[in-house]
Amino acid sequence: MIIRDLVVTPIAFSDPPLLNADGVHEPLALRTIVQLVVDGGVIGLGEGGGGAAVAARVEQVRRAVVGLSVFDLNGIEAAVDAELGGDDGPLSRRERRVVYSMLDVAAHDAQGKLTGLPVAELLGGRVRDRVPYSAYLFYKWAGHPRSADVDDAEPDTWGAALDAAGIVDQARALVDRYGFGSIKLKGGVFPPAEEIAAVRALREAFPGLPLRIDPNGAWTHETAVRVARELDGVLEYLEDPVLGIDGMAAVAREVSQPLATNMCVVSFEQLAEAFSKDAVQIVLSDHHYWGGLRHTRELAAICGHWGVGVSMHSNSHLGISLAAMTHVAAATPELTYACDTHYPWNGAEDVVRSGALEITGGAVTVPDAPGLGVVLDEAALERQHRVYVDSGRSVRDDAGYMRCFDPTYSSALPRY
Ligand SMILES: O=C([O-])[C@@H](O)[C@@H](O)[C@H](O)[C@@H](O)C(=O)[O-]
Ligand SMILES: [Mg+2]
Repeated sequence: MIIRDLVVTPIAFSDPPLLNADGVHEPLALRTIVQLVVDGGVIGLGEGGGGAAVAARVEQVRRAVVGLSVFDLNGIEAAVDAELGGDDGPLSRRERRVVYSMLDVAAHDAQGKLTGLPVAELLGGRVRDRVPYSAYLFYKWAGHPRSADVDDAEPDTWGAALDAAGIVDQARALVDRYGFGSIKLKGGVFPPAEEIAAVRALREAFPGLPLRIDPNGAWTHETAVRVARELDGVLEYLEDPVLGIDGMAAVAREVSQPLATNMCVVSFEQLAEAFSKDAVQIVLSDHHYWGGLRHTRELAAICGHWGVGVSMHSNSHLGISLAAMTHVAAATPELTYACDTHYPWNGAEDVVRSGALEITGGAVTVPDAPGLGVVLDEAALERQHRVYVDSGRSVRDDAGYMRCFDPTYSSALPRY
């Protein structure tokens, strides 16, 4: 059970032109895949955020973790933290946790393979066999433009969604294909009246499904309160209508629906302030930056004790992350909302073999195989690594990509 090596592979995969408050998704999303090689040829898999800096940081901790037991999560975390400079070093706690998170997932996968147990059992045991996910809707262009003219695009399989009708069509496609039982709309893109109209159209088209909207802090206080009041009784929760703990607390005092966040509370150090100000009623957990699976469980337990709800945030990701999210959600009693996932947007370019994870009936069945229950497709990993190298890309830049088409574009918030 001793870690003998750590293999870090930056990759890229196709991503449609999804619009958000920052700009628009570039043609390639970036991820980092880690393989923790343990005695006896066991390999634990992890996946996290992409780009050159993240990959270099994970590479940097390789020597510090080789030689440790894969069961010694405290030791691995301390070694990672020390190697990256700790509190006196150049990286924030969150940046250090992002690195540890990938190793935490890989260590859990290896532990499961060594013991013959699924990761959910290592995390305290599953409280559910199927983890529900929500349909994650985005305004989007028809396809990636071939020139500086946004209408000059070869339509992708999803097509455009630029108004309420387009959003309802997109929801219909996602619900028909995956059976989703709740819906989230990424907002902050168009003037709020248009986004309210889209939510109302969704309510009419899908009367029984819980709805959420997330403008990523694009609204002013006044706009947020007005939108919340107009959508009173329509939303399950309102996600990050404004920026900051104080901003969210001020909105929360004036609206009736619960507020959720993956922006103003992103680390343990912020919980006391956020909870004592009653700024958020739901924390969207994310093992990629809360410090892996064990710490996500701890986050959920703290939220539970404070009477704060728990749901799960997502960013562009592939199957190792979906498996990790599914196992930790299965072992988290406090998580009572369908989790977010970008998974349907990633096309067919996964680095794990298909079959282990499918979204059917709006949920993923928790794999029973040891570890995460996914198998690395080495040829696919190599292929997506090539795509990364050939792209010359090293960082996600939604605003910069938007400026290719609108040089005057500003991603400054709040916008509306
Ligand atoms: O992928 C996107 O465009 C999302 O806006 C993502 O970057 C957010 O982190 C996320 O989905 C959210 O819930 O805020
Ligand atoms: Mg969000």
